[in-house]
Parts: sequence; structure tokens; C-alpha cells
Amino acid sequence: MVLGLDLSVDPLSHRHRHPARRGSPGLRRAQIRAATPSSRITMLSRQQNPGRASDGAAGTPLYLGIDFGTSGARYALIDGRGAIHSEGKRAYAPGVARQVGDAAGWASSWKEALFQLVGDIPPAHRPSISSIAIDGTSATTLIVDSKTVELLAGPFLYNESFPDALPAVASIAPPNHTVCSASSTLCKLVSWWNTSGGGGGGSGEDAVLMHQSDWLLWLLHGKYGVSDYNNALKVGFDPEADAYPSWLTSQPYARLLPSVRAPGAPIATVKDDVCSQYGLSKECVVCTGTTDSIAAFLAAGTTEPGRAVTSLGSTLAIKLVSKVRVDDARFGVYSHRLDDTWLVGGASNVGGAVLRRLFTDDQLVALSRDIDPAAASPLDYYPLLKNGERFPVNDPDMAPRLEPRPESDVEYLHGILESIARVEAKGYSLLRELGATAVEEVFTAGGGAQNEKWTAIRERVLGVPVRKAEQTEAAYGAALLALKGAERRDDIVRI
Ligand SMILES: Nc1ncnc2c1ncn2[C@@H]1O[C@H](COP(=O)(O)OP(=O)(O)O)[C@@H](O)[C@H]1O
Ligand SMILES: O=C(CO)[C@H](O)[C@H](O)COP(=O)(O)O
Repeated sequence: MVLGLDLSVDPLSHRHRHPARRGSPGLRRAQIRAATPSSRITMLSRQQNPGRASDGAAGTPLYLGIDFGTSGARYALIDGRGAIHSEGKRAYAPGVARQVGDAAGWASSWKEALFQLVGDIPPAHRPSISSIAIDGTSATTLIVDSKTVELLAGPFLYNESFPDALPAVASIAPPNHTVCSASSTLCKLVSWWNTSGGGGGGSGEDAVLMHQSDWLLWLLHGKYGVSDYNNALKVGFDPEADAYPSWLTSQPYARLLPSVRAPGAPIATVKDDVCSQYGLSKECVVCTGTTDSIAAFLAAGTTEPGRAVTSLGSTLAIKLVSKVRVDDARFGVYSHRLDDTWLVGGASNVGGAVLRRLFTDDQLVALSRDIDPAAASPLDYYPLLKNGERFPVNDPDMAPRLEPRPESDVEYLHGILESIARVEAKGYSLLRELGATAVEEVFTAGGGAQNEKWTAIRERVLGVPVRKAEQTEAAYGAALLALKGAERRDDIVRI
């Protein structure tokens, strides 16, 4: 029994064992080989943390990755060896309090952050940028009118749930399919379709669905209808078949779905007006992106089965390299494709968002100093910011639990960090119960990776080695995708 749930019923609606390729021979060089014909990422190895470039010789081709997380956006500019030439970050504009459902506020903040970050790149580097890729939060969905450019609906954020659409989605998809979660992209699309009367009459004729990273990339290249198979997973794309299934393409709203390419595939060159305004080369290629936790996985540079990356950002997302594909919406478990292996995992709503609500980053550092990670905290919380959990319990109504609060903030923080570690441990043990490869080592990405006391707590609770990834920023993983796309620039599809 895991999480007190009865797993005696075979939960797997998909179970595939792929001939596991031998992992990459070792970390030597920053490169992701171009997608194989079946559009899979094959991650070669990456040079042992080439760190920052020395002088960034003028004219060296550079590759720009931009990460759009929950609390802010970051960029990383690397060269062909993976050395970082420049990096930076921007919080989203404080302005309008962006609550769930405040669509206009979010979209304008992301657009503002995108062009602020491009403007933050040293002008001397910009002409050398050969390609750009962007990662965003998964299942964050926008519906855009491709004729008027108007935002018809959304953004619907990654953790927003649309249970009204679940019965319709469950009636067409296989049992326990990834889309059968109230926060899936397909539930967002179907909910909008049903409430707007089939696309809102005339305006719906030109409606297109875009994920957050698709929309941000579109601001740079101006072409509609292109996404990647990581972002498209939660709208129903099957990365194994490299196609949308017929149960989806037969739906009236299927015309809104984007075409799907591998992450890091070239789309088009940057629009002339953007090139002119920011001093970018007219040869700079915009490439398909991925989700933020996949980008963090790519940044960590591990590919061996049993290795995993936990992204400790505003949320907790885990990605385990598994020889076996596992998908089960009952627990919020799904598999992203990585070469001949699978990235099995899920994303919990617990994570840093609660920490940020309670403590400043400086307070986190100061309080963590007094935590003894060897001592188990007796406090048992479920640190959600608001109702709703996706994984390892898929319950849109699940309530936060952050009481009783002790007098000591050190004890309170210890209890929260340990409780998040317990959710992480339940997540990995659930993946094992469902048939995934057992976790042997965990690398950490995201803001929480810098907390060594938390790392030690997690290592005690998980029972496997836990360490900070060499590169903890998803933006670095997105830059690796840009590097891959630059090598395939001739594949630009005239769309
Ligand atoms: N020293 C620390 N210990 C634990 N968590 C931290 C620490 N510093 C920052 N964080 C948390 O990291 C999170 C930000 O990480 P980040 O990867 O930028 O998140 P996201 O991309 O989801 O916005 C914040 O929620 C913050 O509370
Ligand atoms: O929690 C999230 C935001 O940070 C996303 O859900 C995260 O991207 C996980 O989704 P995926 O596993 O598809 O990458």
C-alpha cells in the first residue's frame, strides 16, 4: 500500500518497456544531439561544469535559454562547450496582484520579463546569439486568436483545476490517461470550449492553443501553431507514437492544437523588428522549448536509469529516469520521453511557494543555520499554499496543513522542510510501486537546491544520496536546447 491507497488493481493504462540505451558515456561535452527521426531528445554528455567563460571571445556562437518559472524568469547564455557567458533574472512585474484567474496580469508580466531579460544581455553578446529556446510551466495554457492576436482566454496556470471538464475528457481518453487530471491542458481547453460555446462563434474560428513557452517563443518568431512534445503531453500528445491520438484528433476542438516537434527544434528566425530593437542577428533561430522541470532535468546533465532530478522551486517536481513508462492520472503520475528511456514523475503543489509566503530568502538562510538535519522533526504538515494537490495525491480539493505553529521559527521551518521531503519521498516510492525503475540518486534543481540543511534532511528521509546539481537553473537546460536547435537550423519548417 502506498499513501494508504490500494494498488492491487493494476493502475497502468500504459506500460512499455523500452530497450534501455546505455546511458551517456560520461560527462564530456555540452551538446544535445539533434532529435532522432522519432523526435526524441538524445542527451549526450556535458563537460564537467565548464562554469563561466573566461573572456567570451567576440564572435563565439552563443545559445540563449530562458526559463519562465512561477516567481520569475531567468536567462543563461552559453557557448558550444556549455560555458556560461552571461546570466540574469527578473521577477515578474509587481503591479497587479496576479491571482489565479487574473489572466491579463500574467501574460503582460511574462512579456515584460521576456524583453527585459533580452535587454539585460550585454549588447556585445547579442549579435553572437545563434539560437534561443524557452521553457515554461507545464500545462499553463493560452487561447489566442491567430487573426487578431487577441488573447481569447487564459493564461490558465499550471496548477489551476477545471473539474467541470473532467467527465468529458474522461469519456474520450483511455482510463487514467495523463489528461484525466483537472489541471491538464486538455481539461483547460475543453472547459473553455464548453463555456465559450464551441470557440465563441466567429472569433473561435481562428483560435489556437498555446502553452506558456509556445506563446513567449511566438513573441520572438511570430509563427503560430508550433509546440514541443513535453509541453504537449498534458493536452494528449503521445510522445511514443509521435502523434495526437485519434480519440483527440476526432474532437471538434482539435483544430486548436499546435503541431508538435521535439524540444530544441528550429522554428523560425527572430522577427526583424525584435532583431533591430535588441541588436540580434537576423540569422538567430528560435527553437521549440520544453517545460521548466524538464529543462531543470536537462541542466542537471544526468541520463542513467535510477537517477532523478527534483526541482525545488515554488512547486516540487520530480523526474526519474526509468526504463519503464508509467502513466496514471489517479496519482498525477506521467512519463515524458527522453531518448529510449522515460522521465517518469509528477509535480506536487507543495514547495517553495509556502516558504516564500512565510520567510524571506535571507530568513531562510539564517533559520536554516540552526536546523539539525539529523534530527527528525515531529511536525507533520502538508505545505500547500491553497487547496489542491496534483501529485502524489491527485485531489483538487486537498487542503493545506501548516498547524500547529511552534514558537520557534527554526522548528517551524524544519517541520516544513521535512514535510516537503516526506512528500518527495512518497512520490518516489509511489513511482516504484507503479513499476518505474527504483530511484538510486537524486540531483536537486531550483531555488531550494542551495539549502544544504534541506539537502541533508531529504537524504535522510529519501534514503538515497541527494546532491545539488552542477547546474541548478532550468534556464541552463533551455540553453542546451538552443544549442541543439542551432545544429539543426536547416530544419526550419516553412510554416
Ligand atoms: N535558502 C533557501 N532554502 C529553501 N528554499 C529557498 C531558499 N532560497 C530560496 N528558496 C525558495 O526557492 C523558491 C524559488 O525557486 P525557483 O527555482 O526560482 O522557483 P520558481 O522557478 O518555481 O519560481 C522560492 O519559493 C524560495 O522560497
Ligand atoms: O509545477 C510546475 C511549475 O513549476 C509544473 O507542473 C512542472 O513543470 C511540472 O510539469 P512537467 O512534469 O510536465 O514538467
